[in-house]
Amino acid sequence: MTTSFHIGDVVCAIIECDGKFLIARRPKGKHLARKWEFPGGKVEAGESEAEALERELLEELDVRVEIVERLTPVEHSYPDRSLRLIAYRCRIAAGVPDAGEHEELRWIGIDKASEYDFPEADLPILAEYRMKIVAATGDPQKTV
Ligand SMILES: Nc1nc2c([nH]c(=O)n2[C@@H]2O[C@H](COP(=O)(O)OP(=O)(O)OP(=O)(O)O)[C@@H](O)[C@H]2O)c(=O)[nH]1
Repeated sequence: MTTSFHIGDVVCAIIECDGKFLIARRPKGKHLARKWEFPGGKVEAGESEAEALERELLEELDVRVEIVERLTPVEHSYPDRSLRLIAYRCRIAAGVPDAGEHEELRWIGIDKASEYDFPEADLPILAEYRMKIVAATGDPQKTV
């Protein structure tokens, strides 16, 4: 039997630009290798969510962002670990995203999200995000 441990809070960013948002492909060898995700990572002890997001986005993409909105946290258990995933809608304040450790970066519209293999924990986040976009624009193909 595998034991599942709680890794704690993970923050991630839905970075919006020109009607699209940024997704990143996890590299081989990591948990959920080759899945598409939102850039981010674990909140370290003593850090706020916003501080963790700022640190992770600088480390991973070399960008600074401004936060637009916090989405509903998602508790999820994978076979080997559980976590709480907290997504923030953001805009770039400085820099151009650099793939760094990620295999690839891609800007997509919400209407294309179903074509990408996301981790299970991201699915409720994508659903909430899509509802917000539709409520704001009346159009599932646009971001605001
Ligand atoms: N960054 C990120 N992690 C996610 C997402 N969805 C999801 O289940 N996770 C999981 O959250 C956990 C933490 O992510 P991470 O591996 O990027 O965090 P990290 O950089 O702090 O960890 P590391 O130092 O072990 O590499 C991983 O188990 C990852 O699979 C997502 O959209 N973005």
